[in-house]
Amino acid sequence: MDPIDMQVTDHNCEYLGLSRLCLMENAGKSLSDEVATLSTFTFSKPVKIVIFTGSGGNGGDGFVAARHLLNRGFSVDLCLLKNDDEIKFQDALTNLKVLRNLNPRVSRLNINYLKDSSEIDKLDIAFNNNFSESIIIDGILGTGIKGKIRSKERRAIEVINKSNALKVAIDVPSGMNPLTGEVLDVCVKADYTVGFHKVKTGLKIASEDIVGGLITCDIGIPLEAELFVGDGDLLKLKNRSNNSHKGNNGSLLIIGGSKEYSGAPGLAGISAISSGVDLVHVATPESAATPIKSYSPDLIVHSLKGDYLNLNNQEEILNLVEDVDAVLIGPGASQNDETKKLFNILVHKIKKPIVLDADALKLVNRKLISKRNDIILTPHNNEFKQFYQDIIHEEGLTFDDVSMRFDNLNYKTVNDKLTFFQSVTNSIEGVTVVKGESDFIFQGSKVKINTTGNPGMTVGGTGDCLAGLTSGLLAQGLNVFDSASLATFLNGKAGDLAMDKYGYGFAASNLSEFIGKLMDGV
Ligand SMILES: NC(=O)C1=CN([C@@H]2O[C@H](COP(=O)(O)OP(=O)(O)OC[C@H]3O[C@@H](n4cnc5c(N)ncnc54)[C@H](O)[C@@H]3O)[C@@H](O)[C@H]2O)[C@@H](O)CC1
Ligand SMILES: [K+]
Repeated sequence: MDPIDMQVTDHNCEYLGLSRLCLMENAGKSLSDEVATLSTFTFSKPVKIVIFTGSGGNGGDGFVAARHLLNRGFSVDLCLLKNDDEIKFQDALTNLKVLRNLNPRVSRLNINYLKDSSEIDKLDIAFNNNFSESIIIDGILGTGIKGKIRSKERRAIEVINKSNALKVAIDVPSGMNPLTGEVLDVCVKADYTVGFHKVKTGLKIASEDIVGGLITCDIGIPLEAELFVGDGDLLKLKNRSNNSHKGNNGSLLIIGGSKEYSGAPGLAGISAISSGVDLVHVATPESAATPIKSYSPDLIVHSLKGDYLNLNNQEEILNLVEDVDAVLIGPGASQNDETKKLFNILVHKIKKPIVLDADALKLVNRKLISKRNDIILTPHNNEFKQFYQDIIHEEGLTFDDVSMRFDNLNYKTVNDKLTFFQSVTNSIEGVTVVKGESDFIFQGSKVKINTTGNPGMTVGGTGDCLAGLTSGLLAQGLNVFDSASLATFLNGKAGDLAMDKYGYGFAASNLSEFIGKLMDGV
């Protein structure tokens, strides 16, 4: 599992009500169980445990393990590289404070704060004298490691490596990149690494010299925490750089609108802007251009000849595509033969990530896009059935099998439904978002479920907002699967906030006012 996915899951547990303090407790407890077992197998008598801790969650696991190991009768020396003020991970600090509060102390715990490298040097001497029958636990750095190892941590890692104690790393050996397994500078050479939930990607690649024996412990994270989209998914969005310029945070082209419909591309455009994209262009027939311009001064509207999008607009649209990062095709386009021809040519010629929504789903030929992994479709149930009708028949499925009504279903039927949907959506390499009471996001073997939203969202235009958000995130560089997943979450959550503020009377145009704040969520 990638460390970022682990962090997302971690946050999403919190969103489901499972606190990180609880996960840390489970991690520290499992670690202490493993260390006790290793101690029994490796040594003939009880040994001293030395735990090095840093400023993050990795150290927090060490504090919890210390408490459990004391209860098992071990003598524990804590070696803190950071004092209380420097520990930014609140749950880690909470667990350290529990240990500090054991005063006067009857258990065999020593808490040593290592102020500077000279204090670590003293440990070096102690380790050289008599540490062959000890266990050192490395809780200095885990999945939160960034950049070059700082000097104090570096020195501690060197001292740990020099000692002849049995070394157990928490989650990842400190110094190793948990994603790539690379070691840029120094790294703890562990005899064992005790990881949590799922093996981090880097540990599978790194050399055994560093990782040692790999033990993975379950810490009670439910399957759904990985499956459900939550505000943790916001962590995947790159932080905006302080010195970024206009356009650095993405630009989007929306191709849609028609004589009858000008609201849809406008709503999609405003939603895209609320997701943080810098520039939104709208290419639309002249009959829709003026209403869209007057709807919002934030959209750059390009007026194209005709009442409906048509083949004569092709060149102008392809020129606009050159300057953007992603394209949304479909909102408000209406259905006619000319627009159909144009859309099928565009999906063939545009080599940038595309979102297909609304009328585009009825006009674009599935076979033309089936090999593209940079495309997102956002159908509701009926559009889904229409778009995939040949596949549904080929698979011997019925429309009922792919009906999105999940109410009163038990886990088996939910799993069967997901299998049905997967077998259909697997016919394309891109992402399919099936909108409904819960939204389902499919790409190959990957599935995500979004549970935000409410019945008020059946009001016209919320689908346009979702398409706008999805393409806005895509334009900011998020991959297709993550853009689609996060957009469903944000759109539904904005609907829930709109419901709180306006009751069932809210309109699709109310959603965008909530998105900006939601994006600050983690
Ligand atoms: N679901 C999970 O993944 C869980 C994670 N837990 C633990 O939490 C860890 C992640 O916690 P954090 O995100 O706080 O990350 P870390 O524990 O890796 O700590 C990050 C901190 O280390 C410091 N740091 C980063 N790079 C450094 C460098 N190059 N040199 C010196 N100091 C550096 C920074 O000040 C940062 O605050 C996991 O590895 C795991 O041990 C567990 O508590 C339970 C659940
Ligand atoms: K570690």
